[in-house]
This record gives sequence, structure tokens and C-alpha cells, in this order.
Amino acid sequence: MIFNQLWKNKNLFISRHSSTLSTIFALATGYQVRSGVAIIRISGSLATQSLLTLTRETKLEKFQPKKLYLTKIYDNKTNDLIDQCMTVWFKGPKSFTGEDVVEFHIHGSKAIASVMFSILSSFPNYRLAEAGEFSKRAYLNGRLDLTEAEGLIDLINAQTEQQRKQSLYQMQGSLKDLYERWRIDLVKSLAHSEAYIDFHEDQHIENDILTGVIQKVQITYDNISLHLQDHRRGEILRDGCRIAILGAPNAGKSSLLNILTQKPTAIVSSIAGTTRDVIESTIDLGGYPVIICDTAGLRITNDPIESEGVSRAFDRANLCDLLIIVIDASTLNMNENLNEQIDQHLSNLFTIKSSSLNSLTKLIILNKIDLVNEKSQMKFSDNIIPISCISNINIQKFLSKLTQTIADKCTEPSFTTPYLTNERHRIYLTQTVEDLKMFLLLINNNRDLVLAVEHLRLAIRSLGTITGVVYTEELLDVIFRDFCIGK
Ligand SMILES: Nc1nc2c(ncn2[C@@H]2O[C@H](COP(=O)(O)OP(=O)(O)OP(=O)(O)O)[C@@H](O)[C@H]2O)c(=O)[nH]1
Ligand SMILES: [K+]
Ligand SMILES: [Mg+2]
Repeated sequence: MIFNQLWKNKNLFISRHSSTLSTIFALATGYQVRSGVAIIRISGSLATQSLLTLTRETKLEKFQPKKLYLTKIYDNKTNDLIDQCMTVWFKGPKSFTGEDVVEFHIHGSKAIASVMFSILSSFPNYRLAEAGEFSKRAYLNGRLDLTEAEGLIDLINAQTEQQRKQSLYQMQGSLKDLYERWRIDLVKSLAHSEAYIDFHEDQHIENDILTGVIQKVQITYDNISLHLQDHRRGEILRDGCRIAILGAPNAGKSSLLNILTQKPTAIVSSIAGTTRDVIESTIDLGGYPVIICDTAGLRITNDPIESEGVSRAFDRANLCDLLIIVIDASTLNMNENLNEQIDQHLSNLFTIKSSSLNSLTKLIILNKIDLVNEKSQMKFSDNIIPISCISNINIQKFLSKLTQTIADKCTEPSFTTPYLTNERHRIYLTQTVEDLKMFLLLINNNRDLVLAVEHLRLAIRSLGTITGVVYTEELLDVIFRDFCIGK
């Protein structure tokens, strides 16, 4: 019975459709570029009015849903022909927003869009859509959950192949499936716990029921904890892998940046201390997004500007997921133990300013190998690569090693084992495991059962906030404000 009540509650949250909302419109194809075709999308209970008025048709039956029609559209005040275009409509709830949706596929001209907008604005209860408003309505009408909506905006923003995959899977429900499975398991456990509390004293309810609950909650707790120990894989892929190039002055850091960006992004010169500011570039390495920065050569200096550059280099490095350390190979003694010399070099660099860079993943580049004669004797560990930026030696090997390191950090996206992709998920999942931990602690120690169950309820609420089974207006504002207008 309790279980049924919970399900009823769930449905209350899901059915949020309201017909009193304005009908909204926007250019779905973006406002920036001239294009062959532009799509004006209209959604709401009055959407089909625009279809009839602009095409001068009287019967909606003239247009079957989901079918494209070549039509002429007219200004309803002046009777002027506006454009010849394709039109299509979708009958709610079988549309993106769940409402009636009309689309005009006009020629991609500013002039046409502008007449259309002024006509649509004059219709009663029509207004321009806000950013993300179509998607927000889709969510409110149960067409998308919040993780799917987030996947959608990430897909629109995707710059690289792996980002495309990850966001597409998320838009298709990879995270929703996972989180809803966990939430529903917990809801069942909650129902059983409540039944036990309500009836165990006066009715025949087996103690086993509680043992079962503890086992199930423990499994969900373990699964979510494991999911959280992800080394931020999904987030790094979504936001870009941040890499800093660090090293002593003149090691060839800027030369390496220019190889990675394939253009003269940073000034290269034989003067030590050339680079001062952090120089940031975004690149695509094997489908993975990378935000790479060149930095000032690390040394103790009396020049206040260079010294500020060194501070900025350390500050930036602390925010990164991976460091590329460039060492001038010609400064090493090839006849001595190289690994020891490299360790010493690193420790000298990192003590210039107190920092916590030791725990970060590093790729060590021995640059200027063209200046070294005794190459045959060199033996290095796997993360050390000798290269020459000038003579193009081993650059391909370096690029594949770098790509592999980034791929290891992000992992190839998969539908069945998705990683969380943003801080919002992490916050609520962390709250979920904390409450589950309290539940298990209290119940395992035969402490206050009612209090324990309260923690279980909170855990369910946190999980539900990720998918949007539970929501607040503030939460929706935060999520949908990052969307573009027309989506
Ligand atoms: N022989 C040789 N010279 C190189 C190589 N890579 C870079 N150089 C030279 O080394 C000098 C310094 O290169 P940069 O790329 O400016 O070095 P940097 O580490 O950015 O220097 P700072 O910004 O001053 O710290 C330049 O004269 C480059 O042409 C290489 O592989 N071999
Ligand atoms: K230099
Ligand atoms: Mg430089």
C-alpha cells in the first residue's frame, strides 16, 4: 500500500502539463549565420493557429501531422506574400515539447525571419521563447528527464567525436536509466522499511524483511560509491582535458605548443623568459577535447613580471588534469643515470614555488634530442619521450602517447556504463551516499529506525533531483539558462 502511495506521488511529479502557458516561438536554427534554410519553431496550445493564418488555410485537416508541405505564407495584415517555405506540424503530446508544435522552414534570410517574428508577436498569447524554453517544456511534459536535457545541450555544444558520443548517450537516457534504477530500488526498500515500522509489532511481519532491505541498500550504496570514484572521467570529457606545459626557461615549451596547435600560437625565441602569460588553446586530439596552455619558464627571478608569470604557471598547473613537463635534453648528462637526473630536475622545478603538483599525471618530454649524440644508450620509463621540436623527431610518437593518456583519463563513452558528466550529478550523488551511509549505520546498530528511514527518504530525494523526478524552479533555471534560444 505504501509502495502504491509512493508511486502515486511519483506520477504527481511527472504530470506537470499545463495548457495555460503562452505559445512560444524562436528560430531553431540559430541567429548568427546566413543559411539556405532557417526553421522557426512554435510550441504551445495555440501553435496551429499560426499554421492556418499564415498559409490562409481554414481547416487543420489540410495538414497531416509530421508531413512536410510546400506552402506559401502571407502577412495576415497586408496580405503580402512573405516566402514560399516548407511547413510541418507535430500534434502534442507526440512532439519534442509534448505540446502542439509547428515549424516553418523558411529561406534563411534575416528579412523573412523578422517579418515572421513581428506577425507571430501580434498573435494573442504568443511570445518569443526564452533560452532553453522548448526543452524545459519537454521536461515539464515528461518528454525528457533532466539528465537527458543536459545531454541534449551538451550534444549541441559538442566539439569533438567523443563528446558527441557521450552527450548523445546521455540524451538517450544512459544516466537516467542508471539513476532511475537505483532510485526505484531505494523506493522499494523504503516501502518495505515503512511497512516494517508500521506493522511489525502487532502483525506478523518477518524480520527477514529488514535484512533484505539492508542488503539491497548496501548494494545500491556500493554501486553509487563506485560510480563516484570515476576520476572525473565524464566531466573531463565534457569540459575538456586541461593540460599545462611546464618546464625551465628555453626548454621548448612554446615550440611544443605550436606543434600541438599547428600554428604559431606562442612566440618562440632563444631568449630565456619569452613567455610570461598563460597562453591557452583548445584542440581536438583523437576526438578528445583538450584545453592546452603554454606557461612561463619556471625559475627564480628578480624580474617582477617574469616572477608573476611563474606564479601564474603554477596556479594554472594546479587546475590541470595532466602536465607535460619539457626538459632540454642537452642539459642532461647522457652517461649518468637519466631517470635520476630527471627526478632531480622535476624536484628542482616543483620547489620553485610550493605546490601540490606531485600527484598529477605527467608526461615527460626530453626536447632538443637533435643536440644529443649518445642516443643509443638512453633507457627511459614509459612516460618519458625524447623528441625534437625543430628536427621533428618522435613527434608522432609523442602525439599518440598524449592521445592515449587523455583517452585513459576520459575512457571511451559507453551507453551501458556511463560516467557522470557534471558537478550537479556529483553533488546529489554524494548526498545520496551520505544518507545511505547514515541509514545503514543506524539500522545496523539497531538505533532509531524511524530516523534511519528518514535518511533513506532523503537519499531518494537527492537521486530524484538529478533526474528531475523532484525539482524546484531554481534548479530548472540553473539547468536551462545555459541552453540557447530556440532549443
Ligand atoms: N635544437 C633545438 N632547438 C630547439 C628545439 N625546440 C626548441 N628549440 C629552440 O629553443 C629555443 C627556446 O624555444 P621556446 O619554444 O621559446 O622555449 P620556451 O620553453 O617556450 O622558452 P620560455 O618561454 O622562454 O620559457 C628557441 O630558440 C627554439 O628554436 C629542438 O627540438 N631542438
Ligand atoms: K624562449
Ligand atoms: Mg615560451
